[in-house]
Amino acid sequence: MTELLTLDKVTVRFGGVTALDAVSLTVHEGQICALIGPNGAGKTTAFNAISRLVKPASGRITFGGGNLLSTHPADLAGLGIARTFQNLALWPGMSVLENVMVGRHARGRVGFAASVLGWPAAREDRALRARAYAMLDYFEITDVAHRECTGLPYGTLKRVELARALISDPRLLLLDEPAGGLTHGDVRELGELLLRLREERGITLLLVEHHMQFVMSISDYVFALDFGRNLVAGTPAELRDSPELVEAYLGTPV
Ligand SMILES: Nc1ncnc2c1ncn2[C@@H]1O[C@H](COP(=O)(O)OP(=O)(O)OP(=O)(O)O)[C@@H](O)[C@H]1O
Repeated sequence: MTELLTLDKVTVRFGGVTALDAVSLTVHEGQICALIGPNGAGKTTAFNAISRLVKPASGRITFGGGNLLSTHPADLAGLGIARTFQNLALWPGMSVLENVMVGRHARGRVGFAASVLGWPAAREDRALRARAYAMLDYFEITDVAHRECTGLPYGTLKRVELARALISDPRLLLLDEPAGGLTHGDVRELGELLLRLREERGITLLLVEHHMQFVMSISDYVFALDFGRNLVAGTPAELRDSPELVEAYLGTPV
């Protein structure tokens, strides 16, 4: 298996707080991996370091063999990394279609404003719209293409966010708590959707998630953090009875 993303002894500090303390992990191409751990374990900080939103004090992050830490955050989409956020980061006043089109903007040449306002109907703009519609179709949300995001059901908004992340054709998709706030049925559908994405599009997924049943049902490999450090790592089967994990979650069965 080819290594796609590697964190090698990554340390991130916020003033006196060491949010990540020499954390290492490797995600291979085509895998679905999860980052788990109790609140404050450092999961989001790890995501933010990979997304270049926070700067590690030390350590290396490589993606596809290249040094990710020398990449500008704005160039991540071009490199093949997309992410979703813990709290949906959609533009409430814009339509679903426009929100999805934003995701491709980083890779296109036509200005986004020109594009959504329908200025010179460049070929690229038409292609972008067609692509956005295709993403909506994939996620079965074409019926709300022209609705504003405000007021749409949470499960639908999560799909919009996924469509927006995927329109840039990423090799790696980072999902921050994709199952958070979803109903039981929505979580099951999301699991099927992510497995299908990997199967049909060969996308590698790394997710931060608290929903243990969900994590264990879709992940190939799981990394657990605690207090900013690597705690345990393994397949769901290997971790199911991990005493370290049970203890980290204060006795909550996983
Ligand atoms: N911007 C920041 N400034 C100061 N401290 C921060 C900042 N971001 C995170 N921290 C601290 O770093 C540690 C790790 O936080 P992080 O949000 O990465 O954990 P997490 O595992 O994602 O938690 P949760 O599951 O609650 O989202 C915590 O102690 C947190 O308070």
